[in-house]
Amino acid sequence: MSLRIEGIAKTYPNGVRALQDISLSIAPGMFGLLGPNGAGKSSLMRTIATLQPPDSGSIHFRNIDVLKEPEKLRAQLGYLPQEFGLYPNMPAEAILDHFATLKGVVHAGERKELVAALLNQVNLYDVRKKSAGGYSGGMKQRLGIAIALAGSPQLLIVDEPTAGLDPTERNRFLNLLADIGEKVVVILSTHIVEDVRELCSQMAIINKGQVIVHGEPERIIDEVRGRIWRRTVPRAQADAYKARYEVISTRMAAGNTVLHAYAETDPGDGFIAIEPDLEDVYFHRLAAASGGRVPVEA
Ligand SMILES: Nc1ncnc2c1ncn2[C@@H]1O[C@H](COP(=O)(O)OP(=O)(O)OP(=O)(O)O)[C@@H](O)[C@H]1O
Repeated sequence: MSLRIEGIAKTYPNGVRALQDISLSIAPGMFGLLGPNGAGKSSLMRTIATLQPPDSGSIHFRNIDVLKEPEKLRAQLGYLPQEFGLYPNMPAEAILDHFATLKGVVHAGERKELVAALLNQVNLYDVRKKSAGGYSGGMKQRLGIAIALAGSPQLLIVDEPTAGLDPTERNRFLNLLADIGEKVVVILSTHIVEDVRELCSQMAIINKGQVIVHGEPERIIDEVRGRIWRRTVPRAQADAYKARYEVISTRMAAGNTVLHAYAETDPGDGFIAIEPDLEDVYFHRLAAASGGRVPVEA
């Protein structure tokens, strides 16, 4: 395993237990970290990125003891936080040149080549002379990735990168990550289930600071195959169904409510068996972790 996280716990000074005994093994490739708002994803990402110490536990990346040798990890790390500032009046080319210098690429010719390669990789070469302040959300995220890649990291952490991107930009960004994920360990934190299904070979779901699912998306979906049922009902009847069945998610469709329910055997009553997707697992496991039903308007 490339990254081993063992027994990580963190309680903030205000008493919030953001991480409770988190253990994960992460192999090379794309790893998706899913969880609802406030689950602890960013706290875990910041801890791995050596930006905040945990109260207990250990983290190893290859042969680096991350908590004891943070500077060694930082030399191999690219980190795209959930929110980051760019110099709005500087063109992308100059920003990248600046970060490449900070990463120790001191030779001007070498730096020029690196900056051009990064701009091409994230598809910003044609707009390299334009100020970053005028970029769209997707362009800014791609510039953020280029900055994170400037030091040729072996571990890339991206925290909710697709939030707020339109579908085209989201796709473009995910394809870029998939390319990067062929060479380095990429941890993608998100609450968008499809991002993980489409991209990641390994994943975990965390909830209230705990890992509730860990494994390969396909294997995880296998666990609920044959147990997810769908029924479309008039909106007014939805609550009655929620009371009677283990409804894991609800969605509006043309004025009706489409219910997805979990049941070991055919519940009858007009429900039909459906091929489960990762979202079904996600809602089912979150509901189970909360000790009951969580009827979600998806
Ligand atoms: N610096 C902090 N001080 C105090 N509490 C914090 C701090 N950072 C996060 N928290 C709390 O810790 C919990 C986990 O937050 P975190 O940001 O790690 O979750 P998340 O899964 O990334 O959520 P989101 O998807 O909303 O970004 C939340 O209850 C949050 O309010």
